[in-house]
Amino acid sequence: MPHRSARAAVLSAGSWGTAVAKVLADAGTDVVVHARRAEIADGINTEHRNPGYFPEVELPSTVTATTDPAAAMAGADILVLSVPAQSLRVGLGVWTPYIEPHAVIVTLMKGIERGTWLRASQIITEVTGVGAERVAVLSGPNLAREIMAGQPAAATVACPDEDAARRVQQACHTSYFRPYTSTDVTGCELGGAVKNVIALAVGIASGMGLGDNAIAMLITRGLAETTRLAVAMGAHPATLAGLAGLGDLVTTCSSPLSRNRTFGAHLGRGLSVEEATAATLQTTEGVTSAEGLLALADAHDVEMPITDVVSALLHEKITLAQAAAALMQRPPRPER
Ligand SMILES: NC(=O)c1ccc[n+]([C@@H]2O[C@H](COP(=O)([O-])OP(=O)(O)OC[C@H]3O[C@@H](n4cnc5c(N)ncnc54)[C@H](O)[C@@H]3O)[C@@H](O)[C@H]2O)c1
Ligand SMILES: O=P(O)(O)OC[C@H](O)CO
Repeated sequence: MPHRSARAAVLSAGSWGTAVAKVLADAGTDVVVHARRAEIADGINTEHRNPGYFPEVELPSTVTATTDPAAAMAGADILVLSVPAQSLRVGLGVWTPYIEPHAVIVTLMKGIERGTWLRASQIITEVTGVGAERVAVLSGPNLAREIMAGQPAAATVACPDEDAARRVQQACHTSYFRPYTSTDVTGCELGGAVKNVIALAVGIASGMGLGDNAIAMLITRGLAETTRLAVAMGAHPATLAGLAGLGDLVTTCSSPLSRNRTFGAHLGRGLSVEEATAATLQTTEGVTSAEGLLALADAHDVEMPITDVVSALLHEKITLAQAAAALMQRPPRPER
């Protein structure tokens, strides 16, 4: 597919969908965004801004928007899906008839579906019938607000078909956004999902007033349990040391822009899960994915002590003091 003619549809116009629409347009790709709310579509078309998420940032004029998903998807070579993981299946029920037969579907989602414990790429192939070789994942240390500001960032585009991964790479490569390719879809998706839970743990520790040593311990042991799960599920260990693993873990655990870290900090300061949820207006995938990741860990006979403790806190089965004790008083063991 010649780069000049690439056309992308982005569903939908939330934080990350909007930022990726800007990246694609800055890379020379024509972009149509699907927004559920007419005022957001109108804002993008008339003011070149998304009034719901980034009213202060001007979008390229090659980004247009519509409230009609079929219109957004017509002629799209690349279909980018960016909704909360729990909304994906319902969304695909509507969107599937409009997927172009040649389109590569790119998931931006970093969550696990409740009940099925499936990753987004698995839900996409299951619901749409599209082959895995046409489903890619874009993941990495990518805080939407920084990318909207044109700050430098890198990411991984993973797809079993390397040629499809390269087409997506080309469609989103800009002076400030550097995508690498990979074939490890499982590793990229699990890296993205587990780092949200570890960021919750780091936020909790920070909210409790614990120090940088504790935070470094959570990040490092968090990477160890992420890697254990991902490798048990078929991922390559190097992926978890890369942008979609360590890279994303570091950015999410470090940044006050992270919703997951911020949600954890609310809990660490003593807010209930209900109060923290009320204080969080946007998608916080770790909260809805922790239980599913634990189910996957059980199914693959893998220990995930940090995820276990975060899940218990989210279900209000243990107190903050019990959570800290549960991690620190585990039996001594070799580091691996
Ligand atoms: N925000 C970031 O910095 C960032 C970066 C990388 C990855 N992600 C991932 O991207 C995904 C989306 O996150 P976000 O930050 O954009 O969330 P968000 O809350 O900002 O936006 C989600 C959007 O999805 C829309 N939506 C929900 N259900 C829908 C449905 N059924 N049909 C159509 N639209 C629907 C909402 O209206 C909203 O516009 C998450 O999995 C997140 O982990 C986010
Ligand atoms: O705001 P968060 O916690 O959903 O994290 C955003 C991105 O995933 C960081 O790469």
